[in-house]
Amino acid sequence: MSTLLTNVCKQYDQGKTVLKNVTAEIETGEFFVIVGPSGCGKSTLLRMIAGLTQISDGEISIDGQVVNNLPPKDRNLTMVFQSYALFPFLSVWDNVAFGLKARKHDQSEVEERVNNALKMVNLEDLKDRKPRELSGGQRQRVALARAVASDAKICLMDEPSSNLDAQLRIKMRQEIYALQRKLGITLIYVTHDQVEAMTMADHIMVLHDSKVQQIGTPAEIYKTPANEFVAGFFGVPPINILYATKISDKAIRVNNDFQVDLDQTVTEKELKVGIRPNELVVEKADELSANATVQNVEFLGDEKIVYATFSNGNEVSAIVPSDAHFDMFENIKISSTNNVLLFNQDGINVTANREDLINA
Ligand SMILES: Nc1ncnc2c1ncn2[C@@H]1O[C@H](COP(=O)(O)OP(=O)(O)OP(=O)(O)O)[C@@H](O)[C@H]1O
Repeated sequence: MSTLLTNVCKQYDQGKTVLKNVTAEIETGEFFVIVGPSGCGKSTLLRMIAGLTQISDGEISIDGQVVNNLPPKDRNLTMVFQSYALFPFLSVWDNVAFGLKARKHDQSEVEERVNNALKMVNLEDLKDRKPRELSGGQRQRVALARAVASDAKICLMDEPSSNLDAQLRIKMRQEIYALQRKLGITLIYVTHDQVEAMTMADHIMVLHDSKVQQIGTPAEIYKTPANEFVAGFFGVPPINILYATKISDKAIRVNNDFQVDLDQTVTEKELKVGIRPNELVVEKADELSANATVQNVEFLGDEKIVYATFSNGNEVSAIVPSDAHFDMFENIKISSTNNVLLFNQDGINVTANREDLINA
């Protein structure tokens, strides 16, 4: 039993294709995150699952039933939007009860469910307030309580923490995660924030360019990204992408500069190499041996980020220990470990499959 998307497509009236052949299986009870840059179609996909937006082609089925033509109320799901969509003139309690009353549950059941839901999100004390008397985080929790009270098996959330400040976002994230685990519901969660995706998901769908780029666990997505886009989307600072040429079966020259000996055979003559900032090796160097110059250094506490420019102008960022000292405009020598990702000219990951990496 699961939610199945099969070749789901969306074109809006103007003919622009927003989503092309989206296929995925969302397992019952999992935390499934849809992530991608602004405008890639995340909300559209969520709204199509909800039944609020018509799909142009393909099939959506929930627990074995094709729901393409079912109205939202018959899909047994609930939705939490960016804007929370609370009724301003109703109290917290009535906001949570609204959907249940509309569905004609009897009074004692409504009371029990609403009280339980408010307890679960710690809002019992504020049940008589109006939404305007609540903070953003509290409003968010009302929306959550509504989802909890509805008893739907699938909950859809569209950037639910986007209006909150950084600290509250982290707290909210933890609460949503804990609730999802406690209730055992299927949660389909849209965000543009890669950290949110990485920290909460059982599986992540990465959308870009109207297409699914990859679906996988956070570890799979990070360690074995399908292509250059996915590699670049996850990780702060982002992965460095540099050009490389093959110099022997198992060695490449990166940026026409330093050599990396690989533990796999390379077939492409020309390729791109992805090097995470923590895999770059930065050393002090004199003018002769230097291949790069420091542009900036950021202190992060336990480590530093060195932003540098190679002699040919290409920029990279490297993570170094916080006790390593580098000055602006200092000459340095940059090389890398052999834990790199290889991409062909089209940006497709051609690194040998490293299953061992995923669970490391
Ligand atoms: N009702 C509509 N009519 C026409 N085009 C639309 C409509 N809704 C969305 N779009 C377009 O579809 C594309 C995807 O929009 P969507 O809101 O799904 O993206 P998103 O990934 O959720 O973006 P964001 O992260 O900025 O919220 C955008 O180019 C948007 O302009």
